[in-house]
Amino acid sequence: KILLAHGAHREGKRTDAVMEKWRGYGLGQFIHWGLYAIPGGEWNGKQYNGAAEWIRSWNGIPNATYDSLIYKFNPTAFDATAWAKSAKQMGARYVTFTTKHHDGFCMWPSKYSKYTVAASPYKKDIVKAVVDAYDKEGIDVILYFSVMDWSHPDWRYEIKTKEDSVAFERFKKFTRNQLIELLTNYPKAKGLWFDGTWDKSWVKQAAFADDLETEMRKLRPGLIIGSRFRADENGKRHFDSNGVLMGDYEQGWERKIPNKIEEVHGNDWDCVMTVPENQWGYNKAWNGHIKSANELLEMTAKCVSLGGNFVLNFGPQGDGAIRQEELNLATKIGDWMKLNQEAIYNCGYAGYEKQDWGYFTKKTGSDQVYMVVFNVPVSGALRLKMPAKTKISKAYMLADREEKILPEEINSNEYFLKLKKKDHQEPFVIVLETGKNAENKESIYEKAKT
Ligand SMILES: Cc1ccc([C@@H]2N[C@@H](C)[C@@H](O)[C@H]2O)cc1
Repeated sequence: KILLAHGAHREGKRTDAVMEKWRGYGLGQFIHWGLYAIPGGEWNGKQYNGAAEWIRSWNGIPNATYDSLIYKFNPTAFDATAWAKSAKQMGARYVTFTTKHHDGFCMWPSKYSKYTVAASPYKKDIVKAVVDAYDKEGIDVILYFSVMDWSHPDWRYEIKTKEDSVAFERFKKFTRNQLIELLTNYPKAKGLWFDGTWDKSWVKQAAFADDLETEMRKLRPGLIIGSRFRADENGKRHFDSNGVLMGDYEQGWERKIPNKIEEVHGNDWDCVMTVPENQWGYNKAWNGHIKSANELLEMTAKCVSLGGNFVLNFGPQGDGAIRQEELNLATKIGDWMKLNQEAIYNCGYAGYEKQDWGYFTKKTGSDQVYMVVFNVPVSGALRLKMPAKTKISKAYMLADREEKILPEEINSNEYFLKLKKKDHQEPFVIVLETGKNAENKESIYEKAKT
């Protein structure tokens, strides 16, 4: 092990109650909302073909023109309670909200910047409205914060000159001030979700960022910070020079999901996902593949089956209303979650091998195992491979506990589960009550001699 002053300060999962709760969330909501929602991915009739929340970086709109959008920001349809209720019915148990994206516009009246909601026609504190509304619905709030701030005169991508260094020292103070301000103004926030931390300028600040993380954790005990916040003194990010995860959970699963348990290295993690291929802020034209509710439910089950959470992104419009397509997805997901949330909440990796019909999840702290089924074979019977010495004492449909399923043992530790209904249009859950084989009865199936 290399001796590190600014590497990971803890190895292995956090065991405190706040993190235990985070681990069991299962499903979350991301919200990207800011000035970029006003152009919605186009300007002067031309489409920006990047991610809509990056439009300020496009040469199709001058920076000053973009920044003057502050005078147009007056979201009359913004209703944080409506957002929170929609998230509640969807079954989200936490929300990550953009306080400041790369453009630098602050959705709270920061004392350290003029470029905030306070200077817009809207005037009011949007972060406070969101924190209070979601908290009232019992949904925990995580605050997204971009270190990279394109509008700040002291932001640098890298430190090349003495002037850069003097400017960036001011930028570091500004960043610390805003973070302490956020933690002080919104004490109900459970965590910070950092972004915009990959540039050389910030990667070089191992000591500063380490001290800042320590200061924030002291100010807000239990605070949850992911692996994207800071680099170690060798510039290593997410995992320090000894390969140990930085922060409390792995924050690299952005628009991608692990396929096997080995990829998560025994850490906590969540996956943040867009509905289109790559749009976080509101984009008028939703081009390309738009994920369906069933696809998003499969991603949710896949994440939970590998011990993580799935966080689905919404990009409200410039007027503050959530677009109908996203509301429809929230409703469909919520309808399914109402029936099947037991297989998602406070569940994790079951330790069984992946099977064709879908995903195993296991209730944390119990032997209860769930089969979240997406693929029913043409035979109508699910082939189930269990680990040796694990017997199935009961199997039934979660949505209709009276519908018992009799496993037919077809080989050692292999069963057919015959389904009453074959044409399922939606994923469904089978509950398996398992136990260790009391007797180690030899299976009636003889292995072939080859
Ligand atoms: C290359 C790249 C940089 C930043 C991002 C930001 N991270 C996501 C969570 C969004 O905020 C996106 O703008 C995406 C891709």
